[in-house]
Amino acid sequence: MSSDYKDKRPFRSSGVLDSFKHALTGIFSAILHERNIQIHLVISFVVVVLGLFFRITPIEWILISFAIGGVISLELVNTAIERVVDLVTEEYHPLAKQAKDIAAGAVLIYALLSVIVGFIIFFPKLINMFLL
Ligand SMILES: Nc1ncnc2c1ncn2[C@@H]1O[C@H](COP(=O)(O)OP(=O)(O)OP(=O)(O)O)[C@@H](O)[C@H]1O
Repeated sequence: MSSDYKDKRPFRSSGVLDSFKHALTGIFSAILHERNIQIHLVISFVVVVLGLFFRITPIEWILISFAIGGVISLELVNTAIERVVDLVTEEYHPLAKQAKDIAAGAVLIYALLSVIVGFIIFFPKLINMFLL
């Protein structure tokens, strides 16, 4: 697509700062309206508190950061796909169902990976604390 397309759009961002503002607006709007993102944020808060409590290593913080950031980012993309599908049709459509289910599947896979990472990091520490 040529840059002419971008120049003709009525709602284009006027600069980097403007794009940043739009991204923040999107994040806050999703946090306000999406229950799943609110749940992810609460779980993330608990994980960060656990990380501070157990004084996890820098490598463990990096893994946890990718787990938390990845799930929330994917949930934002999933929400965006849901919005676009709802914009295109309010009727039942097998492609609408596929689009939403596949996007939800992407979140599920990353969330399961994050649970495994959290388990590997925290399970031995919790066992040590309670059993030793
Ligand atoms: N237009 C549609 N046509 C066919 N199936 C749909 C349509 N809209 C939604 N669905 C089906 O209903 C499910 C729930 O849709 P919904 O839009 O409520 O998203 P959701 O999965 O509840 O997302 P979230 O819980 O993240 O808000 C979808 O995963 C999909 O299987």
